[in-house]
Amino acid sequence: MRSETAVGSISLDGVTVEREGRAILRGVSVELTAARIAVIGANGSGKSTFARLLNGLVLPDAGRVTVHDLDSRRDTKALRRRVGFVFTDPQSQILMPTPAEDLALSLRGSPRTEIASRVAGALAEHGLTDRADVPASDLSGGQKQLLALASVLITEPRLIVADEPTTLLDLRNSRRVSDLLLALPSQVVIVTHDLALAARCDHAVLFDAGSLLAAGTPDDVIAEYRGRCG
Ligand SMILES: Nc1ncnc2c1ncn2[C@@H]1O[C@H](COP(=O)(O)OP(=O)(O)OP(=O)(O)O)[C@@H](O)[C@H]1O
Repeated sequence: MRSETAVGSISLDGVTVEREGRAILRGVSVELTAARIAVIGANGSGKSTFARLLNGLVLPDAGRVTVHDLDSRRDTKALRRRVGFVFTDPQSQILMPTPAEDLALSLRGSPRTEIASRVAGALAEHGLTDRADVPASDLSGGQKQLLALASVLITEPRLIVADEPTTLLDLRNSRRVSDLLLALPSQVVIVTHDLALAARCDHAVLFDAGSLLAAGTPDDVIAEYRGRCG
């Protein structure tokens, strides 16, 4: 059973993001207060750009992004600490030679015994115990994705933004990661092409060519998306 989630408000007000002279997100306004939010839409529609706005990795060229009362432009550092971001490409997130060291790095500053027990717990939770001390470069793509996710979850951020967290995973691990994300006590935003995963969220948003096309219950938003895809 899922424990109570401490949700906060995620608000975009007239947000435009431009790259190379064109708007890749255009006038997006939305307020999200659900615990588990799915972000869906076609390739290149702006989902990752939206996700990156939520931790200040991308700043708006116009408009305003406010996450849990933090303004992304004014409070960028605090926002990066508040929001755990899981990248599609796990390689960019693995910083240490082995999984155990990588997880320990996320907890730097904590007492040594606490680090050891939390790292062991995280390795077990993600099925990586027997990979703890192998070179991270020897992990499979899916194992790297699990490690990248574990290294974010271990810090227990209040908001987790996961950009296609199941793309590299087999059926079993995909199910495991989906179950895990949906059961977290943190608020989660999940960018995904997996409509079964989106359907299990509390709320969904649909992007199309840089615009926010729909927001509402996952069933309604998925129906809108399917309708548009013919
Ligand atoms: N730094 C950048 N410079 C130029 N164009 C960019 C940049 N970042 C994103 N884009 C373009 O913006 C559009 C939206 O990209 P984005 O990655 O947000 O889409 P997406 O919906 O996440 O796509 P996918 O499902 O394929 O991952 C794409 O056309 C992409 O090429």
